[in-house]
Amino acid sequence: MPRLALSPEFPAELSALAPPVRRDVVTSVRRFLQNVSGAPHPERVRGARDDRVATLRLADRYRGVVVRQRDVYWLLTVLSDADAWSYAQRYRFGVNRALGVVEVWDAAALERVEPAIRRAAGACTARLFADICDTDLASLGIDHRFLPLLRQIADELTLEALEPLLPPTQYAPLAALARGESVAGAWRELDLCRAVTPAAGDGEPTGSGGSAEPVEPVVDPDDLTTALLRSPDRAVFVDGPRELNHVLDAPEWCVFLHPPQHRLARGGPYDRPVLVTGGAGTGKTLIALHRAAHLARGGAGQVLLVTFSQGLISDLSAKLDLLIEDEVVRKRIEVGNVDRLAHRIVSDAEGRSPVLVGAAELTALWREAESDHGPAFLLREWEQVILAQNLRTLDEYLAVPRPGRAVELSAEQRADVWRAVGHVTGRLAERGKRTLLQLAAEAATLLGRSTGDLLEEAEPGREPYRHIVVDEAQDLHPTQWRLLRAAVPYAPDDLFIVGDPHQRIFDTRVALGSVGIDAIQRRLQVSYRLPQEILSWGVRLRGGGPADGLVAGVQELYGFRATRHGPRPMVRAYDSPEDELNGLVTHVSQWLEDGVRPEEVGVAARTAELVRDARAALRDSGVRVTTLHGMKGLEFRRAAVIGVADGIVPAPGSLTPAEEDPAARAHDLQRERGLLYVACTRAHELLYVSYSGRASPFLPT
Ligand SMILES: Nc1ncnc2c1ncn2[C@@H]1O[C@H](COP(=O)(O)OP(=O)(O)OP(=O)(O)O)[C@@H](O)[C@H]1O
Repeated sequence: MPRLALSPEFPAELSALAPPVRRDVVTSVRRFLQNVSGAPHPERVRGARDDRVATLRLADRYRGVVVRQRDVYWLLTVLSDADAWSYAQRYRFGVNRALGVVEVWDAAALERVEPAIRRAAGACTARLFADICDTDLASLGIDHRFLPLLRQIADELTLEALEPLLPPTQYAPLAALARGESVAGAWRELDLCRAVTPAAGDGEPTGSGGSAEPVEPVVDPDDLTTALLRSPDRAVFVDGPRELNHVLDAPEWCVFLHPPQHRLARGGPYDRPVLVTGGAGTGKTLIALHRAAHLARGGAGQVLLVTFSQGLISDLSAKLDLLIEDEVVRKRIEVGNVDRLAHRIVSDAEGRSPVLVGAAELTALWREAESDHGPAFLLREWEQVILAQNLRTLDEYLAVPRPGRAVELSAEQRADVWRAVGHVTGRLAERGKRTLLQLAAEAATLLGRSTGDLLEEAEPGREPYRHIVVDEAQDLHPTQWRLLRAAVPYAPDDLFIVGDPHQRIFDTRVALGSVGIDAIQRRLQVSYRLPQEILSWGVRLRGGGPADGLVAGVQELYGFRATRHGPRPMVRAYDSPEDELNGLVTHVSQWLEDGVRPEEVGVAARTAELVRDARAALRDSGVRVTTLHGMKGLEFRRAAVIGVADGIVPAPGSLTPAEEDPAARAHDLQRERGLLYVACTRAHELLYVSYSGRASPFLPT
């Protein structure tokens, strides 16, 4: 029986074929896999640069291209006869000597550019890699067949021009050396291309975040099967028709993970909590989903996948349904948010649903307290200082620092605040009402009574969870973190957290260490969603320096990059709000005429009023119109952000007056910037931004 591995291009090319051809191709692949009569035979390709390359006739005038070694077939693509033959002649395939992963070389293109590189080299004496000896290059896995050409490269620009023709495992260490990094630095770059080796088993130390160092693979360059198993971004083995259908039908992200994603999602067990940070579109949510699935497959107990909003709960649940075929495994994962968890714990303990206080009633209570400070100040002080640090007594409150609060408070003033808080919490208790944060604090206290270190039970109950995976972690309040910490026993693989401090849209700046979560940190640098043009523009928009929160200290956006190019964001100025709405309608209608599906379009604005107007203007179009907050965690092919005008973004009502607290105002401004940045980083193809009147001060000039 042949063993079949598929590359990610194969399902992508297949879906572009006409339905009858597609059907024939799938039937042929199924026959091939099962080795039954009518199965296609490998046919050698004249002029192929790699003699292991063959084609399979999969439909009338369509062929698959395979790399064959003994009974293993790596099915790369499906193309019309002529295209398949030229594809088969163009590439050669190898195994990286350092990492043992497969490499695809655009051999024909390299041969074409070689004379030009040699000519350029003849005109100067400089050589980019003159100081690096062959042994060092070999230790970095540089292919010996590439060495003669490599030695001719005179400058960094020439190397950059070669990037599309080289395997990433060759380019990454060379680019690092060219930037002046040491061999060790180049090795670190190369190491990012390493995934977890399935043959090693998930429990084996992999260097992916657990306590152990990477285990150097023993590389046999002639062993294609092991190399394919080590390359989850390039190949997946299918054992039967069911698996074949899953790979062909599921979205690419379900099946093919990039090496850094694979290492994080499948690595471990991690003896400490793991925190993965990364910019917009680096795949954090995908990693969280794959990690939850991996833990559920492990079967140690129930997994809670935490996200932010109700909408994202449905979104992630639907994605898990796509990712996990086995119902038993799927049922081990619950998707929820912290508010829901707190609500359930308190309801279960009290035997009835807790009643929440509304914003207006709460403001009235703060007024009633007759403090020297206004309701907004008191609420922030209560949430960001008192609840955040879990302060129980006035003495504790008098003694603590108040991070993020610039206005100094004297002991008397603190006593006044404490009295006001006492008044409000007392009244709430009388009325049997609570805020969401109070609910979370109570739930944490309730759980704290019943959980300790790892439960020894053979069948752990639903609560506490055995694993908690947290997405959109940047917006959780310390009280909510305490609840999550209390909801999972201290054990390997207890907490796996992903987030982006630059996308924070609420007032929570918490370093995990301060809430008892001593996490191993990993950082993702490559956005797979954004083209470089939207990414660079977004980074300039986000500006304002680094972000704090989640990690100790601050994180820069430095090093955040994209893998592809696309159009620059379109920024349009209009004379009036009416013109702006008309402009929106014109653009969105054009996109739909271009063939973009309505669900692939997202439109956002800062105010509810603008959202209402845009919805009315775009009624019946089927596109999604939401607030900037509502864009969190979503992804569209094309996105429009309207009303990015002075006086709307930042929203004046959401800014603390400078005279009340300048530091709070600075934080508010940064939060508003973050909000716009989130909305402007949702599109993977095209971003349209508009305003009427004066542009928002946040827009890059
Ligand atoms: N392995 C992959 N295969 C296919 N597509 C991928 C892969 N990884 C990332 N992507 C693309 O990048 C997009 C972004 O992934 P994801 O939503 O997980 O990023 P994120 O870091 O959570 O983003 P954000 O923080 O902006 O919400 C995916 O929807 C997908 O289009």
